[in-house]
Amino acid sequence: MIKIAKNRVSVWAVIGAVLFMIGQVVTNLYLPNLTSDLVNDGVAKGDVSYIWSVGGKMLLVSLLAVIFAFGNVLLAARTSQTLGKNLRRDIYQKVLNMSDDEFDQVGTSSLITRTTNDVIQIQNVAMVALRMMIMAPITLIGASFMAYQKDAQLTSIFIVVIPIIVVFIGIIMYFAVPLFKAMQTKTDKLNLVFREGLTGVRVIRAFVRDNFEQNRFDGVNRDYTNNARKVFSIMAAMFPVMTLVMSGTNIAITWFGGHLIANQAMPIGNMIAFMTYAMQILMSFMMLAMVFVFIPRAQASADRIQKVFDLKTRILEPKDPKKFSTDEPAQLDFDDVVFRYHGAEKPALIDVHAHMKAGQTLAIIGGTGSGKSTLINLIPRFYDVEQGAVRVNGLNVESVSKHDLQDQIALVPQKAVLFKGSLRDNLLYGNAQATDDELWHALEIAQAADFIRESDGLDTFVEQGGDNFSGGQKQRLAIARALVKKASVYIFDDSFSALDFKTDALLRQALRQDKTVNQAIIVIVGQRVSTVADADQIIVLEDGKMVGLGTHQELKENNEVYREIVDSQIKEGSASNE
Ligand SMILES: Nc1ncnc2c1ncn2[C@@H]1O[C@H](COP(=O)(O)OP(=O)(O)OP(=O)(O)O)[C@@H](O)[C@H]1O
Repeated sequence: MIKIAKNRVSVWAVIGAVLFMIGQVVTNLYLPNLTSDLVNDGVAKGDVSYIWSVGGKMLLVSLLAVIFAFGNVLLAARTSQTLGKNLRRDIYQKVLNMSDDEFDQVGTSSLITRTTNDVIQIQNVAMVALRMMIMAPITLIGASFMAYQKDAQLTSIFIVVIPIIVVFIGIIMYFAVPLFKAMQTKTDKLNLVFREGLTGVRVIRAFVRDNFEQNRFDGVNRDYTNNARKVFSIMAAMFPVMTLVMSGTNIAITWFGGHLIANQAMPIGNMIAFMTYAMQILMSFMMLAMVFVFIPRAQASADRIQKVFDLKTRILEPKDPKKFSTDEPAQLDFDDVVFRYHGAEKPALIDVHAHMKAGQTLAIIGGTGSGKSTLINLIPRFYDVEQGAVRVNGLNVESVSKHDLQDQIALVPQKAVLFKGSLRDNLLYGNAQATDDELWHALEIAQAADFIRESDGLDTFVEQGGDNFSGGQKQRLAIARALVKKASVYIFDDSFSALDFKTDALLRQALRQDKTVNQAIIVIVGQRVSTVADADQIIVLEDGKMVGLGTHQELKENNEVYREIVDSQIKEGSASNE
């Protein structure tokens, strides 16, 4: 937990909170002492002026206690909120830099729980640490000393009371701590099922699995609630038992103190002060119990967050990054690339090679799971090759900074992602400096201008996930966004399969006619032969192996696998025409 807080809170705020708390405890300890003076030397002797002077002092000390408490709460709250803010910032930053591989190790739902619920646990415990954790031990020592000062004989009551409390708190901790720790993983499960239900709501309805999903959610919800109920039932026992112990202690003090007063062995003011100190001692134990229960849960949260920070980024920045030369023409090379997913037995790509120049189009075709997306993911360095090299504009992608590399690449992923906001904001994502004319130009090439013009133009509102557009429209907008960016390599990962044949053809034609794109390299992953047929080079993948490289004509003549794909699509076409 200390590791998590380190460098994320102001040391001065922590020191300030501690000092204020010490001030608060000292004033709290001094007040009962003044009360006993007031009773012994003022009330008992009828000395009104003494009562006024001690009363005034008490008022002043109380005022000081309030100021110290206020200062402490203010700084503790600031510190815990700043800690939470910085943790959320750092987790988000880490997540943005994660490779897909690392992302899968934690999972989206768990990452959300860690950024929200786990951070809140740490925030809470930081607050508790800067208040109760400081207050309890100082009060315990101070109040014990002061009580002993007031009457040494009466302190023997604690020989009976304290072991009772310690045993009781021990029992509570034994049962509550594991349950408290389990709360976080149960929250994770709850979020996971809830999130899956939300994202898959259409599939659930289509398969009429509402009841099944409801039961699944009820299961995890019940599990979470039962755990929480148990924890809070155990904790609920703490307050009545502590109240009972406090009342018992008060009765014992009054009983034994009464005898001492009757025997004139102790002034009455001392007994009143002693009672207050006894309560402070017992309250300190209660605070310590709370601290000991809270800390393990927060520690579990801290470990979960630290695990995210400790995930090793396998995609490392080069020590001495090279720079792309601005006047170099675009170039893309796959030099005998071999790639394997982390922990996978066999490589996902074997000996892939291709060399593309400015203005050329490279297409990648193959069955599902043949490695097409994997290959293009190597260009922006989402993963690193095991053997061989990927070069952009003549430089190995591992020798330039990730930022510079990704700046050269415009990618349209297989699943189009749009952000909530205006269409203009979405398009400017590719290039914040682009003018409206440039945005419209990109929309024209992407064959999206017509339906956007019919809507609210660049101000068209995009709902979360682009849900107010059809699959094909979403794809075209994602293509337009990529085109707004001036890049050396434009990658379209199966982006044309959601388009009808005519739009697909028009789009690819418009792409080649654009003077910026014409200077770049286009990489198209496609399922349809018609999409890839015009490409300068086509890579044919089968089970991760490159089984063909050439133009459509060459492959049709010499490549078995490609011919099979062509034939199957001709049959499919004629079957659908029948
Ligand atoms: N993150 C991953 N971790 C481990 N294996 C993966 C991962 N992503 C893909 N694979 C595996 O790598 C192989 C190639 O997957 P890839 O997504 O590149 O295929 P694809 O040709 O693009 O398929 P599709 O046309 O269906 O999108 C598959 O066997 C897949 O199971």
